Amino acid sequence: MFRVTDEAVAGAPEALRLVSVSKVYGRGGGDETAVKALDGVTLSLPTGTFTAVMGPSGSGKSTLLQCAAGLDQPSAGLVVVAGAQLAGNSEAELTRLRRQRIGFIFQQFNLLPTLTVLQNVLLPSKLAGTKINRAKAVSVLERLGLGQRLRHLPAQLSGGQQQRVAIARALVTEPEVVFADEPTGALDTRSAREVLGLLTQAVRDYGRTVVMVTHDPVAASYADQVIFLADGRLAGALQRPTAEEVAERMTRLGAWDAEDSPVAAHGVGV
Ligand SMILES: Nc1ncnc2c1ncn2[C@@H]1O[C@H](COP(=O)(O)OP(=O)(O)OP(=O)(O)O)[C@@H](O)[C@H]1O
Repeated sequence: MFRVTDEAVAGAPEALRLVSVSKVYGRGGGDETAVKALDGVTLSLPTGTFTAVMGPSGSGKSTLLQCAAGLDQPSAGLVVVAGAQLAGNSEAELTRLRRQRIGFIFQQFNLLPTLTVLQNVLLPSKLAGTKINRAKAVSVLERLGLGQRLRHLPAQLSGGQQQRVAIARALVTEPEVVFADEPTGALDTRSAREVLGLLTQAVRDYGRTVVMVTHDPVAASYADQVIFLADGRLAGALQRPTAEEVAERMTRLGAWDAEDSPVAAHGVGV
C-alpha cells in the first residue's frame, strides 16, 4: 500500500484511506464501451499532508478524486475519510458526510453568481444545517486577503480572487480533507502561486489535509508528495519533489515528450 512515510506526520491520524478502489464506467460485463478508470487503488494519507495526484490524460486522476470525495461511487473497494466509510451509505448519509468532512475546490471556482462573497462562503454551513458562524467566515476571508470584498459578487472579482473565495468556502467548515481538481488550471502564474501558497498554509498552519489533481509539475512541487497514476493504477510516488523531478517522471510515464514538458518549455513558471 502507498503510505506517506514522512517523519513529520509519523503517527498522525489517517485522513483518507482507499482500499482496492476500482471504478468502471459503462455497464461492465459484456459492454464493449466499458472503461476501467480506476483499477484497485490502495493508499493512505495522514492528516496534515498535502498530496498532488498526477498522471497522463485519462489515467484516472479526476475519477480518483470524485470517488475519494464521495461525489461518485466506486464500483468496488472502500473509501474511508477520517474513520468514516463512504461506500455503502444512502445518498442522504453520503451528502451529510460530504458536507461535514469534505471540502472541494474546482478549476472553474463554482461560485454562485448571484450570491456575494460572504454568502458563497456561508452556503456550505447553511446547507449542512450547522450553526452559521458569520464571524468565522469573515475571519477566513480576511486571512485570504478578501476582507474588503465581502459584499462583492463573484463577477466583480479576478479569477485569483474568485478561487480564494472558493478556498475560503472549502475551509470554513473545517473539513477533514480538501480535494482540489486543477485549482490553478484557470489562473495566471501569479494567482496560481498565491492559491498554492494558501493551500500550503492551510496544511502547515491549520493541519488540513489537501489532495490536489494537477497537470503542472510546478504546482505539484508545492505538495509534500506526488502520487502518479497510469491506466487507473498507482504508478509510483515522489516525496518532497522538485518540479524537474515531477516533469521527468511524467515524461517516463509517457504523459508528454521531454521537449513538450511544461518545465522544459517555460522554466519553473508558477
Ligand atoms: N462519465 C464517464 N463515462 C465514461 N467514461 C469515463 C467517464 N469519466 C471518465 N471516463 C473515462 O475514464 C478514464 C479516466 O478518466 P479521468 O477523467 O479520471 O482521467 P484524468 O486522469 O482525470 O484525465 P485528464 O487528465 O484528461 O483530465 C478515461 O478513459 C475517461 O475517458
